[in-house]
Amino acid sequence: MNQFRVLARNFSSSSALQNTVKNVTVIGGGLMGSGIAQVAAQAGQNVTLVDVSSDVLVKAQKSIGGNLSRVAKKVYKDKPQEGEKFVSESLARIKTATDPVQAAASADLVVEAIVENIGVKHQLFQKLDEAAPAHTILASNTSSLSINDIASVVKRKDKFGGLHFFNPVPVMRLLEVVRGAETSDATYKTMMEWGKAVGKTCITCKDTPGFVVNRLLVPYIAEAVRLFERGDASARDIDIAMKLGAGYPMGPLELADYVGLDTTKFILDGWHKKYPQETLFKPIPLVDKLVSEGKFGVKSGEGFYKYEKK
Ligand SMILES: CCCCCCCCCCCCCC(=O)CC(=O)SCCNC(=O)CCNC(=O)[C@H](O)C(C)(C)COP(=O)(O)OP(=O)(O)OC[C@H]1O[C@@H](n2cnc3c(N)ncnc32)[C@H](O)[C@@H]1OP(=O)(O)O
Ligand SMILES: NC(=O)C1=CN([C@@H]2O[C@H](COP(=O)(O)OP(=O)(O)OC[C@H]3O[C@@H](n4cnc5c(N)ncnc54)[C@H](O)[C@@H]3O)[C@@H](O)[C@H]2O)C=CC1
Repeated sequence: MNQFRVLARNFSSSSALQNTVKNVTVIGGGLMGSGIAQVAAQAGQNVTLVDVSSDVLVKAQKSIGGNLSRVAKKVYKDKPQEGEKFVSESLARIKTATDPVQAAASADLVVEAIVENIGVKHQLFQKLDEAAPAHTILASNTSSLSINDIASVVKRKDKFGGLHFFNPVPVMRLLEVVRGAETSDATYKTMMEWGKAVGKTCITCKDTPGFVVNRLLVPYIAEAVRLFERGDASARDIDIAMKLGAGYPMGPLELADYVGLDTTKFILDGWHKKYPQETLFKPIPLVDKLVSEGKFGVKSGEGFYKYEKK
């Protein structure tokens, strides 16, 4: 299916959304933020991508350019000139910045995709709440933190919610839209419409740990790592087993490397702190060791497996 033409049509035909969300600021230019910026720009929106590191922003622009070209090759395979136009116009819609306060001042929607740490997210949202216009919706792409906990530091709790994307964002079709206790009906409706406009199938979940996907995925990956740690099977055999025996596109250890072991450790540690009696969330010494050695998975060149550095 020509997914990206469908995206453009969705956006232009949703006049209600066009009135509310034209300018999107994405904070965090790593794995997720770069993907979120890409899908918003593909859908015709003006995007400002923010990161504390200008090196990360340079890398993000490069990776977005490469991923847009992959899309163009498929969608415009018989029309290379249209493909080039699609890539250059989408890229031109993405500005980059290092100051979140300035970037929030012109945003209709801010999507936060920075490190999975409640203290760091609180610091950021406090600033954003002060800097953004009154109508701006603030949203977090958190994997595992509570939307109500994150929203506790902002005044506009009615205009706060969860927009949880999946990695790789341009390919994975799901968006979990999460309402906090005080998210208004209007904010929820705009988040659902925006998700659809950027080409995602939206599902709704209450503000419960891990929402739907990660409540199921985290115990699965954690158990796979424990299986490997006990020496019950090799990493390769565990991954082959789940691909060929359960039909998953990636095995659990490959997926942990793909998500990032630093992020998976943040998730597990956060849940262990919150639910200390839950054995499923107990720390995994092997993961702690890999992370302490800077082995974060694909992004650092080594995790459970070794990768060529990009
Ligand atoms: C370790 C400690 C344990 C503690 C427990 C904690 C565990 C925590 C786990 C949860 C973490 C939280 C993460 C989260 O919040 C939610 C998630 O995102 S979970 C991850 C969800 N994602 C997946 O499950 C991915 C599964 N994998 C796949 O679907 C495929 O393998 C993948 C699409 C990634 C790659 O496919 P593959 O066939 O192997 O490779 P190709 O390179 O051929 O790509 C296929 C196809 O897709 C296109 N493509 C790939 N990437 C991009 C991109 N970035 N942009 C655009 N297009 C892309 C590519 O061009 C191919 O297209 P074709 O048309 O087929 O040519
Ligand atoms: N990795 C994954 O598969 C998924 C991650 N998530 C969530 O998305 C968020 C981001 O995860 P990733 O993109 O994987 O992380 P990442 O580590 O790839 O990127 C995070 C980026 O945020 C930047 N950053 C940190 N503090 C900042 C600040 N105060 N202001 C601006 N930029 C800042 C960092 O420089 C880094 O580039 C996390 O909350 C994570 O739980 C959600 C779905 C999937």
